[in-house]
Formats: sequence, C-alpha cells, structure tokens
Amino acid sequence: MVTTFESELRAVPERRYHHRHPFNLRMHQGLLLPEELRTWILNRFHYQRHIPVKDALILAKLEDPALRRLWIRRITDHDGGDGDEGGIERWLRLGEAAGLDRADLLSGRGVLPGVRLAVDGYVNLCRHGTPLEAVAASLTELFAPDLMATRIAAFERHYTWIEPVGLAYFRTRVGQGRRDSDEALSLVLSWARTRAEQEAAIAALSYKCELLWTLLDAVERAPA
Ligand SMILES: O=C(O)c1cc(C(=O)O)c2c(n1)C(=O)C(=O)c1cc(C(=O)O)[nH]c1-2
Repeated sequence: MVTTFESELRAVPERRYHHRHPFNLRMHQGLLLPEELRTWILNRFHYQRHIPVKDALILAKLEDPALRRLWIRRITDHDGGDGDEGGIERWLRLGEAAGLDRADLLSGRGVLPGVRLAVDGYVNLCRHGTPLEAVAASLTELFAPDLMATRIAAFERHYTWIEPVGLAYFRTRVGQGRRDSDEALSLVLSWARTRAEQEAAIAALSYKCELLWTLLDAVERAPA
C-alpha cells in the first residue's frame, strides 16, 4: 500500500526534478551544440566524482553493519572494484567519446562556480544532515533511470558524433539507479516515523531537486 508520505515524497521530483529543466529538454530534442554537450559532460563529472564522497559521509553515520554493507556498494559502483572499472572511469570514457581530454576532466579546470556550489550543497547536506535526510536526498534517483533511458535514445538519435561506447555509463546506471532508489525508499519509509521526520525527508529531497536544477542553470548560462 502506498502511504500518504510515500506519495508526498514521489510528488517532489515529479514536479521539480531536472528532467523538466530546459537544458535537458533541449538535449532530448537534439538541439544542443557539441560545445554545450561537452560543457555539460565536464561539469557533470564534478558531480559524479563527489557521489562516492557523499556516500562515504553517509556510510560513516550508519551504525548497523548490514546497512553499511548495503551502502558501501554505492561507493564501489563509482570507484570500481572486483573487475569492474566503475562509474567514474565510465564517465571519463564518455568525456573522451565526446572529444574531451581525460587530463582536463581530472584537473577540474572549467568547472563552473555555480556547479561547485551545487555539488558542495549536496556533500554538505550529507556531512551535516541526519542519515534520514541524506538518504532521502538520494531519492531523486527514483526518476533518474527513466531520464537516462530518454538520454540514451536522444544520444543515439541526435548526437551520433559521440562514439557509442561512451554511453556505457548511462546503460550501467539505469539498473543501478533502480536498485539504489528502491533500497533508499524502503529505508526512508521505515526511518521517518514522526511527522517532523517525514517533513525533514521531504525538505531534503526538495533541496536536492533545487541543487540539480541550479547545476543545469549554471551549465545553460556558461560563457561560450
Ligand atoms: O544523470 C542524471 O540525471 C543523474 C541524476 C542523479 C540524481 O538524481 O541525483 C544521479 C545520477 N545521474 C547518477 O549517475 C548517479 O550516480 C547518482 C547518484 C545519486 C545519489 O544521489 O546518490 N544521484 C545520482
């Protein structure tokens, strides 16, 4: 049974997730110039490389070994391990497939100030917030897999100058995102018992939507 709280949680990204952002809409319509797409890939790398950092901050707050075992997998999903190159390496390959230089991506040069602030916002929420708030903020991932499927189709159709091998990040992430958001949702539903806790979870998820939106605002207005 879907509780009122769960419906309230799902309604936040429904209205405010970046799948509705004009930059993403233009991406899906095939309207982005190669330079705009490269700016997005380079700046989104700053977000990607901080995902395992924020997950390590969450991990440090979990006192139950079973929960830590669950959460630590998120770090290796990005950093790699056990024969898997990991999501960060796959994102670097996406950059190379789009004509970016790996050393430039790794250097962090060209990351826009607004993107830095948005990413700092997420890391700091996970550093200073409760585990409930930090896990609730990750629930934008309820919507990410569908967005990625749309993105893969748009890249294959409109941006054929990007080598197809570069899409491996998104292909892998669709399944990981579904699994991660299912796990995060059951944790949030079981942890948020009082109305105050439920409201804190909704506020954290709203804030995450805002920071992803702000990130794309910065990319959209990047100087040419
Ligand atoms: O491409 C996207 O639109 C998108 C969005 C999100 C998100 O909703 O935060 C994530 C990702 N990608 C992603 O690749 C990823 O690994 C990821 C982890 C998390 C998280 O909050 O823990 N979000 C996202």
